[in-house]
Amino acid sequence: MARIAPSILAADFADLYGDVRQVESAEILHLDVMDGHFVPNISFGPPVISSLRERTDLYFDTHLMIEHPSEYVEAFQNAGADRLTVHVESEDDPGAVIESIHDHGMDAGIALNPDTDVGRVEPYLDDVEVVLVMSVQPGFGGQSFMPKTLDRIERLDAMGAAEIEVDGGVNSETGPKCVEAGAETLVIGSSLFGQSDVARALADLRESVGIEAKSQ
Ligand SMILES: O=C(CO)[C@@H](O)[C@H](O)COP(=O)(O)O
Ligand SMILES: [Fe+2]
Repeated sequence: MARIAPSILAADFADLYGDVRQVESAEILHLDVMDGHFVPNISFGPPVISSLRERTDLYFDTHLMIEHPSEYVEAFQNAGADRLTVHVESEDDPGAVIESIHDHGMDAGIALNPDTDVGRVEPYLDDVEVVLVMSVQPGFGGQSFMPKTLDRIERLDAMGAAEIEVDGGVNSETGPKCVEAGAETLVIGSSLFGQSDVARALADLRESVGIEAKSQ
């Protein structure tokens, strides 16, 4: 069953909870953490996540676009993250970070950039709860979906990935194609928080992807 994970990168940071409360029915919230090194952008870190944790029970799906995720596992646990997804291209040993994330009681994911061979995540497939497939270059919202992602999703599905999450340029046109290729979780930023009526946009996106409202 597909689901939508709203990405707050496109939200109004001056009224962050005001935006988040409009997507409470999604049950999962995508949090893009960027350090200005792994990607050429800086977003937010544990303090923002910790503040949101006080306001919502949404599952915090935390996408770490940072060079050294191993140094921050405890900080994100303390902030209230439910899942930490680390990039296979980060500077740290993915296997060791995944183990540390589990030791800290969180779910773990492995992410890969659009130009990274899907074979690089194969050694971790049995150890992670999710594989996050970037469908744009990481670092910024509002980019166009890269069509080659669909083949990559199919390959990861055939390799036995437990859950496939697709991230970047997902909308009412590209979302259904991702689900057909085998994706379960659709990260959606600007097609949701960029809209004037966020709750309406979420309902419309669900409909386009064929998700029953009550299942979200
Ligand atoms: O990780 C990232 C970007 O690096 C994403 O999670 C974006 O936040 C998705 O935004 P849209 O492409 O949906 O605008
Ligand atoms: Fe993301």
